[in-house]
Amino acid sequence: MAELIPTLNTCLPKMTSGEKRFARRLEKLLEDDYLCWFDIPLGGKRRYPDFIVLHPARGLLFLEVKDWKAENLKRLSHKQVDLLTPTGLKTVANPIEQARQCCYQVLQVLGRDKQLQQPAGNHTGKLCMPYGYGVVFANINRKQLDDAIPEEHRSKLLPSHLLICKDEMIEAADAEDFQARLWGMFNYQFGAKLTLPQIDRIRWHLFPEIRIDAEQASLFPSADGDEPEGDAPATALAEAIPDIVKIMDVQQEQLARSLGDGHRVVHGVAGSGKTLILGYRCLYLAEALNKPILVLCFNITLAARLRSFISVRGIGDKVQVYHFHDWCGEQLRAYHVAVEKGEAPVWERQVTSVISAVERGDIPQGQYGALLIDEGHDFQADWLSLVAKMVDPETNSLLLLYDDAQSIYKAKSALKFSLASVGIKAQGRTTILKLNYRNTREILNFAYALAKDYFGAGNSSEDMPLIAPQAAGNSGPQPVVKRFESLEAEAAYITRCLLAWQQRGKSWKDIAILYPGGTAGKVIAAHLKKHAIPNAWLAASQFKRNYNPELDQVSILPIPSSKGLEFETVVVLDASFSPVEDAELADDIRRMYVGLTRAREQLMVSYHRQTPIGELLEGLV
Ligand SMILES: Nc1ncnc2c1ncn2[C@@H]1O[C@H](COP(=O)(O)OP(=O)(O)OP(=O)(O)O)[C@@H](O)[C@H]1O
Repeated sequence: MAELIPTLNTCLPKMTSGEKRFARRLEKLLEDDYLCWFDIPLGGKRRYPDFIVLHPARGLLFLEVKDWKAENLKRLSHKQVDLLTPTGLKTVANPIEQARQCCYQVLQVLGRDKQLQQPAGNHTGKLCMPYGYGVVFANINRKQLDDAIPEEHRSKLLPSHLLICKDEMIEAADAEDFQARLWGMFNYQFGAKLTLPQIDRIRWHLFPEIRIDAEQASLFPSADGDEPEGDAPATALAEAIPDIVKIMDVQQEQLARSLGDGHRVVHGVAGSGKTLILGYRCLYLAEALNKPILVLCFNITLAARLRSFISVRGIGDKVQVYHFHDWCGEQLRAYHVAVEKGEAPVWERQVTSVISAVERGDIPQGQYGALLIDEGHDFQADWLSLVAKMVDPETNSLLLLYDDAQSIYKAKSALKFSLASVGIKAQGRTTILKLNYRNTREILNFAYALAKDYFGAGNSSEDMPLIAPQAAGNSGPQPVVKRFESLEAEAAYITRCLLAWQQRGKSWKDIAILYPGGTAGKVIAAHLKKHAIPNAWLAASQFKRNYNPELDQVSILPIPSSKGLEFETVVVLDASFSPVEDAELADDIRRMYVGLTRAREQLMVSYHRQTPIGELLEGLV
């Protein structure tokens, strides 16, 4: 079964009946290795081919689908068709010409990419894969078409090999015949099978909005409308082409494009692109909704990182990003509600005050067009119940992202309740992402080897089985574990390493020093200061709030504050320390897993205390 992006269910509401039928045939009559896209603007331009079909061996095909009736076709030219519609006679583009223009526009772009050119032979430098275009007449049988248009016109204006007619796409159509029709639309067949990196490159060129790292192009075309035929390609497509491209994988793309309205839950392992999908979704929603969009997470530093992501993309006026407790404070301020008195810490009382104020109607429900929750695993049941009420029932757009393996605050949360009990409809709406892209294989294997036996420790719930991550990243150096006599000795060694790494060209901002808790942050900050190494010690809330990943300084963070962040190099200091008295080993391990999985390429762990977690770390190298 071919993969249709977005999913058929997402597309159905905006499809014509002919498009629906054709989409079902594509899904059913093509094999798993076909990718089909429906109605996606190409390269940020307002050119929507109805369908694009890509097959590694067959190539790339652009299709227009028309629900026209034979008797309504009145006059035909190369460029135009006069069509009788319920509102009178209309002149529209000849669909063959529409599909052809789409196809050639894309070919211009793909053809400039050296890695998509033929490396040798008579056609060196030409595009390495076949391509074609055609039209689907979902309501006209072949004979009706033949009868309606004289042969001499048809062969020039609607060549029969470029068409699929109603009777050739019936439910009982034979897969081989159907495919033969599709591939009959190609003028040539040549070239070797496309490799996976080549397929990624094709997607990278076609859909700039799902690129990673490089400036993601807007999800939407400019307001200027179509560019005339033959114009230079959109800027997004004309830029320099990198040797290695990074793009969402097909599952991520499918998910991002299919989120639609209603509640959705994404259960993804560490580094599987949850935050990436959240970012894509924000861009989409900012364009589609008038009401404000709320992004919530638990961690103050992650909120700062997300805020910087949102503001760089120019959607800060539509998307509000808060960590949960900050948002509660804002609500109380905005609606002039006093914090309840009591013994509990103020941040807890702020939460209960908001809950009561919403119940009383002093703070309105349904304030936001959409709600996106990152780090859902750290939210308690009553927090989720509260924020779920904040979504406008008309859009009902709620996205919850979580990874139970990273639940550090297990005692209170770890989603041990069912999502239904807090008003989140997860059943049949949950997607699981298993591939970890962030860490090298070595780092992921190291972190997983430490944590795998402890993940399950009483921590999964009915909605959320724990998931083993699969490595999708590159290979890199083995993590290093070092034991020292004291915290001072650890800090002195790490400082020497930092200076040496910087000498070799590493930027300060690529490095983070993480620690489980206690005094390690203070000690290392003093060492860095002594050696004039720029750093930001992000332990206190006011510093976390202002965290700016772009500043060239080493980040020093307690592990819990590093959730959701990532760095090229991570050093975990005082790793065998357990900050919570009488903590279960599973809790320490889970915290350590979060810290280790923040490292993209290089990981060093240092410790001096003889504790169970120290022994486990020692045993890993
Ligand atoms: N398909 C992909 N190809 C290459 N890199 C990817 C892909 N998907 C995600 N990444 C990269 O992997 C890293 C992790 O992504 P992200 O921060 O979105 O993951 P996450 O699921 O939110 O992680 P965590 O829960 O651990 O914070 C980022 O650097 C992101 O750019």
